[in-house]
Amino acid sequence: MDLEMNFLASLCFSILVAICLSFLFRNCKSSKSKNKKRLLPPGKMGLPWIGETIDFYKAQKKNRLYEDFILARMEKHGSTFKTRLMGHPTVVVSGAEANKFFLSNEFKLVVSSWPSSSVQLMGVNSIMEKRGEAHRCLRGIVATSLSSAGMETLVPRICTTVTMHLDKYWSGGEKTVGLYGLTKVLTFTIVLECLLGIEVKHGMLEMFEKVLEGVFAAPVCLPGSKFSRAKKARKEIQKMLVEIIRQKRNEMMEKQKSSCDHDQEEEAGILLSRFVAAMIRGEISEAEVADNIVLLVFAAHDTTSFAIAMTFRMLAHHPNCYSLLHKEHSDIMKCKSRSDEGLTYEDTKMMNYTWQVARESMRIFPPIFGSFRKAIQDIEFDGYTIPKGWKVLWTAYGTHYDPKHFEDPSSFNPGRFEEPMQPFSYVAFGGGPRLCAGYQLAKLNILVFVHYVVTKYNWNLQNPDEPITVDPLPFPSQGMPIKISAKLQ
Ligand code: HEM
Repeated sequence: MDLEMNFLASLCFSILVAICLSFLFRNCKSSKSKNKKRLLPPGKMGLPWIGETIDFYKAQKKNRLYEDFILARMEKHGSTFKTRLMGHPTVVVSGAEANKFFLSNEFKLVVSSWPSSSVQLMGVNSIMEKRGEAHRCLRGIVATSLSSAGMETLVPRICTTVTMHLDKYWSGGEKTVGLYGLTKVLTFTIVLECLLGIEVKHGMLEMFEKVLEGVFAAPVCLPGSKFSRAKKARKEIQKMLVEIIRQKRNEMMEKQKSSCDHDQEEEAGILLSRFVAAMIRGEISEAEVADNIVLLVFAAHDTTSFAIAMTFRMLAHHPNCYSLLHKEHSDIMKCKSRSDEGLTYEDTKMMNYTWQVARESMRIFPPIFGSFRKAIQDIEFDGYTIPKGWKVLWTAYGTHYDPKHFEDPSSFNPGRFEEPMQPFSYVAFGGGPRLCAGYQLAKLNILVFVHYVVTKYNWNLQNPDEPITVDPLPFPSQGMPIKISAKLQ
């Protein structure tokens, strides 16, 4: 009996101890996980509201944002650190894993986050503000115009635009022109006329440029401010675009009525027709068409022009690469029966080395530094918590200058693109659901322009080491003067 009692007592005691231990263990685990959950990335938040914004802008102005702001903090805190920029708590992340995590989790964990001035000027209906189904629908329309079938029809149009541009601005014996400014004129014409099918009229570029100047300005509408000038120009553009869109809709409806085939196909590659066709079908609104035309001009303008300028800068610095690139274009010309015969889509596929040169130039000088996302829920990353509502800044430099991904990263080596590279290490065009929708057009624009310049002109950059200014997109500070003279054919 005593034995039985002792046994029962020790059983009860063991159960009690087990319950207490498991309770303690659970509590300890949950408080540990609570602590773990609350572990914010290291870094300084700086002054109230301003945070470290002044240091950020100072470094950006000197085109040393990566070296002076990001790298300096990465050395202290590691590749994930917190700061406060323009009033927002922000986590800066670097590396291919970070790019992959944040870019491919768009809509699930983060959403792209643009400054209020950009949203107001591009319009709330632009693709950059869209999520889910609305985003997929707009991307689908843009992507069809930039599909292989669209490309086949785009190449001859781009060739005609480039040759007309060169005849207009580059002819007339030996002279010096501003390469960067002229490529902006060209890119604008290619987007409006070749991609969208809208004729460029006098004063249009200036109107669009006024808007673009305000995209990153402080959103204050004081008279004479960059932002108020941009808003005024945006209103004029809106009026002009609405007229163009309605005229296109009327034309298409007329055609539809007179045609037995009610499913008339839009002209291949002409994006305006595709936008308007989707509008007629009730899939998108007039406001969406107008906002996305403005967005496409913005997305293409400074980026493509800067990429072209940096390609020429690198070619000027590396004569051996220039010889290889020149041979690629001479070989294409040798297969033509006439010297003025245009390029085909197939020809552009032969420009592998040229595209390597352009990509390597964009690796060293990314036209887009990186961009902001906003956490739509608490995010666990790299052992830290990024609270819901915080911003995340991913950067192209974080991998483009990392020897882990690009051996001897400061050297110019286009041949490195022959080897496959780790996904999300080369991110000049971003990645994930918001990967650049104009990648193919930018590529064609660059290849065709380089082709005509190197086959038709002798050229010399006047200052191959011209400083790059950033405001907030990078550009050559003197507009890249280039001395040109037509080659004897
Ligand atoms: C060298 C030239 C270009 C570069 C380096 C470039 C780079 C980029 C990058 C990095 C993004 C992603 C931004 C983010 O994730 O926040 C992007 C998005 C985008 N780009 Fe480009 N871009 C170029 C040219 C163009 C052109 C020519 C067009 C069209 C005419 C275009 C249209 C777009 C659009 C519509 C998006 C937004 C996509 C979306 O939100 O789904 N881009 N671009």
